[in-house]
Amino acid sequence: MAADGARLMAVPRQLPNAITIARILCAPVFLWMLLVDNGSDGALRWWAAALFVVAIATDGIDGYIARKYNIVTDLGKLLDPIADKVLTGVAFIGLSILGELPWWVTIVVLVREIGITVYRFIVVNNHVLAAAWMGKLKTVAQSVALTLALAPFAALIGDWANWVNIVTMWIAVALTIASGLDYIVSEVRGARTQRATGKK
Ligand SMILES: O=P(O)(O)OC[C@H](O)CO
Repeated sequence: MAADGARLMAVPRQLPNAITIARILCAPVFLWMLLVDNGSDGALRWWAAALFVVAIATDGIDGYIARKYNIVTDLGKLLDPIADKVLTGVAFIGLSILGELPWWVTIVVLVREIGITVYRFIVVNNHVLAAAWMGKLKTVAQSVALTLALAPFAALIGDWANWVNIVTMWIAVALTIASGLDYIVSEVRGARTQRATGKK
């Protein structure tokens, strides 16, 4: 008991949210590095890729601390999933600004991510639209594809790195669309079942 109390006192209540906000603030910094580098393979491009990897890889640390020390807040529940989408969304936008990724890819991804997030908030008082396994896989696929696209590996290991980038990006985009459709289908089915059973 005393040990628990000491642990609770040792962790500031706002630490998880501070970590989440720090992750979100990495987004404009790595976008700036990316754009200043302007598509060259310079050191800033590697720093931009490294910052993206650190920010995206620390997903879960904030939530883990909040749960472990029982300091989960509504703000944290709101901010945590948004942090991932800000990081990946900014990376997609940066690559399109540089002309390294077609704008239609970025627009399709943003429409899916913003659409599902907004829908999740709209229905929150009715039911929780939990992250599905395909959505989680999509986030991993996007993170891998963006890391490979941001880090100029082709300068180190040759052109075949570009082919790996293209294949991983296609997989990420396909999973982004498929997981979005998966949510829509499950919501439509759920609504039909509710109507059929008369449940609210
Ligand atoms: O399917 P989404 O957009 O809710 O994303 C899933 C989460 O990123 C999983 O952590």
